[in-house]
Amino acid sequence: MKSKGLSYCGYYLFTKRVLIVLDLELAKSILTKDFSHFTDHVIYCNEENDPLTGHLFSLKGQRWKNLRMKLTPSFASGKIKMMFQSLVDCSHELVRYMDGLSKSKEAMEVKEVVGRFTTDVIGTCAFGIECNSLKNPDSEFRKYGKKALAVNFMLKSLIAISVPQIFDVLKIPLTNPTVTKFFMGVVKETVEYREKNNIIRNDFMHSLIQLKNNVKLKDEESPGQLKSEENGNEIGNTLTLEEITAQAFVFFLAGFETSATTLTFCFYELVTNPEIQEKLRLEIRDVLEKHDGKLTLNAIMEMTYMDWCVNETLRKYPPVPVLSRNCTQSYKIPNSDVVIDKDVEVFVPVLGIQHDPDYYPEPERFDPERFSPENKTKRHAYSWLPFGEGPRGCIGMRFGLMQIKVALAVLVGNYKFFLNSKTRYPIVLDRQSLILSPLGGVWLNVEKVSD
Ligand code: HEM
Repeated sequence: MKSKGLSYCGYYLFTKRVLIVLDLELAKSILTKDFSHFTDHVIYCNEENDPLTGHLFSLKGQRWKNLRMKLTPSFASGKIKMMFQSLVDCSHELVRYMDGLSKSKEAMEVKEVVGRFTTDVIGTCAFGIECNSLKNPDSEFRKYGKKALAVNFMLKSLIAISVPQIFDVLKIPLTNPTVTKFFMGVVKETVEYREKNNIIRNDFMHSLIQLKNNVKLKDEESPGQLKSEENGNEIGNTLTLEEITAQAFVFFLAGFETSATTLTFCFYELVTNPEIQEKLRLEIRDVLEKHDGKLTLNAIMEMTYMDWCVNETLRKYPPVPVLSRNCTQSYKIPNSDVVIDKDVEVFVPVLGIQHDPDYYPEPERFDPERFSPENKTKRHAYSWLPFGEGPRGCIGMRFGLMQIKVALAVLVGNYKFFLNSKTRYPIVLDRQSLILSPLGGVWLNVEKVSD
């Protein structure tokens, strides 16, 4: 459609009208400039039937605005810095696990392994709980995390978006009730334990407990910060136990799977482009040497080639391939007579944009240099949207990038990775997965790098 010179096109999804945005300036208007017309995600939310759906990703209108304002300071750079050590602690277990594999010469499915690492990281930071899923692959968190994202949840979500009345009238919860029970129980126990023993930790759970107790979190510049005119009128009521469970739940789901898939695709590209893997390893080792071998946040920030590799992975394989917005106030498309009516669903096709040869020549080629400062400035800023954009963009971007980079630093810095024949080559995407995922996983062999 874009090659025909169109800026947008539309179709019917059953009875719903959907507009697909093809032009990047229009995407910018919808996501950022004229955000007040498109404030909601297209996703099911009914807190009465299913308390875990009352989270930041799915809340709408003023309730979302109030909550986003309250949660934004928890994701500011200062707060994320304080969680860095927890990530490094989880990475020690990853190294121990990898040492075992390199000795036994067994192949590993990389998403399973890095998924256990990201589960441990988010479990610690969002719930304050050591999940130990690297040591124990059948840990409760891993079990319920997988259950929460199982295929029937994906199918139910699609039906709930298309015909929410079925779920509302029949009072069908979207979340598996055993998952709800598990997460409710964990948060209740953690909150009670921390409050009784006066425990303060630098993690998301602590921020959530402060919000439950009506402590306003200190402001700091953060991703997707709402501008004053977009702010809710007031900070609003305190959060209930159910509301904080829903937030911890979405941090967990949004945090472990997206970061694990990004790492998986990154490893796939590194093993199929060994020269890029070697260049990245040299950078990691060089920077760490300058930092006395210590993995610090500053050291990670100095790894620019790593940043380009991660950006290029997110370009080729955005975990969330389409951004959605519901038109909440009718909107006239600039320089046209077309009006987008209220309740029309608007989709921004991130995967399509990021594979458009007009922005990325030879889009199937993995080329981290596309993200060098010179090359980046040549492109429209909205040609790279893996974290979305505007006030509704990903609140966890800094945290997600940090855990991806810590894993890359400890793994690529210390081990060499090779493609195992069990991996489908070229990669095939799993059609049953809501987020972009490789069918059959990515299998690798590991060898320790000698010092
Ligand atoms: C590679 C890692 C990640 C990717 C690619 C990613 C991607 C996204 C995308 C595309 C959106 C929708 C943005 C939009 O509609 O404009 C989003 C929203 C969100 N993400 Fe992430 N995310 C990642 C990591 C995380 C992490 C680590 C957390 C939490 C700890 C998180 C929490 C959220 C939340 C709560 C929202 C909803 C924001 C709102 O509606 O106000 N994400 N993410």
